Amino acid sequence: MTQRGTLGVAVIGTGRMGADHVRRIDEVISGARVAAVVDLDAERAKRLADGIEGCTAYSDAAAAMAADDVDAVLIASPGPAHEADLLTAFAHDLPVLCEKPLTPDAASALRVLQAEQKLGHRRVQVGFMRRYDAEYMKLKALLDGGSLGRPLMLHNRHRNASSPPGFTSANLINDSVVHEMDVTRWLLDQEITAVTVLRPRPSSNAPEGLADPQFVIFETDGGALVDVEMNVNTGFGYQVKAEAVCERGTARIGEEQSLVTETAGQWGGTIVQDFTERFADAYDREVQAWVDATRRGEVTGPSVWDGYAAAAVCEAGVRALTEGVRVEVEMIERPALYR
Ligand SMILES: NC(=O)C1=CN([C@@H]2O[C@H](COP(=O)(O)OP(=O)(O)OC[C@H]3O[C@@H](n4cnc5c(N)ncnc54)[C@H](O)[C@@H]3O)[C@@H](O)[C@H]2O)C=CC1
Ligand SMILES: O=C1[C@@H](O)[C@H](O)[C@@H](O)[C@H](O)[C@H]1O
Repeated sequence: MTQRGTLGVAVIGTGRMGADHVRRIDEVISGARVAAVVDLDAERAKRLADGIEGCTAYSDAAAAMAADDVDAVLIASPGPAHEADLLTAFAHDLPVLCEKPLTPDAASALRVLQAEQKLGHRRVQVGFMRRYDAEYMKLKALLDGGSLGRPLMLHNRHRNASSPPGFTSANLINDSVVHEMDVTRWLLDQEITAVTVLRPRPSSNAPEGLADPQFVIFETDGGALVDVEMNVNTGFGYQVKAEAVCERGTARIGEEQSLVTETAGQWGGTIVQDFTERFADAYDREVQAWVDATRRGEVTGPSVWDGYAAAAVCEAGVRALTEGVRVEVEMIERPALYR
């Protein structure tokens, strides 16, 4: 670590999320600085690095991870590139914050899990940022406190204003519902055992051929039922809502009633347009928690096990979507490192 214990971070992938994390580390987070930025698009990396003192631009992640001033890595490249970068980070024994998904499929996630086990200690926090969102944290504390009794059902609504170019029907599961897979496992402290995906008629807002929306159902090993309305072309904005139905009551988050105006014979509020706005505080808290834990020599938050479990549920989800049947999740036993 350099500059009196300041963590030198290499940010790999400087697209939408990576550039936002670079800004966050540079301007918001304490105890860390952006030592390197990496992008296959060398011009893009250079433009970002030029605006930050002491930051070097790379187009090769391995070269950045070998640099003396790099103490930790934030991976924000597309999912298929994560495995190679995680394995290189392990070779240098560097702490990692890896954006979701850990990797795009269960087999590659398992390889990462096995490599971390070989290392003998946890090195990775996975970027499931909802665990750092103030509302989700309150819901988790309430459920853990037990005052509502055992959770029986969890209803989720996950809506995006529009889907990015090239977004596929499987991406609704892998890219979007993956967050509900993680919050379900985390909130209920249960594993997801089976997935069913039902499809209403496609929205006319959606690009031709995209199965959007989807209605996804999880069964859990604790006997809970969970549903997710996944809807990525609402046209009107971004919404993430959840309602836990428990034996002695219910709890809801994502109601967006922080500011309600009444004027000219109408009342109402505004709807945010995307995740960078809705989860801005959660991303800040997530990255700060990673920096703080890393500086203490600890690894906290969603683990490689959580990334692997989500990948296994995604795989079942994509099969359930394409084959139109209920699919059981196949997972290995949880290794001792993650208990
Ligand atoms: N936690 C969250 O809410 C969100 C997480 N994500 C995740 O963040 C990651 C990045 O997503 P976006 O920023 O939306 O993608 P993006 O497409 O905007 O940016 C990706 C960047 O990575 C670069 N890149 C591609 N392959 C690379 C490689 N091998 N090495 C270095 N750079 C490489 C590209 O040139 C591009 O600049 C993904 O894993 C995605 O799932 C994305 C959106 C929200
Ligand atoms: O991770 C994310 C995106 O990749 C995904 O496409 C969105 O649906 C999610 O809400 C966002 O958090």
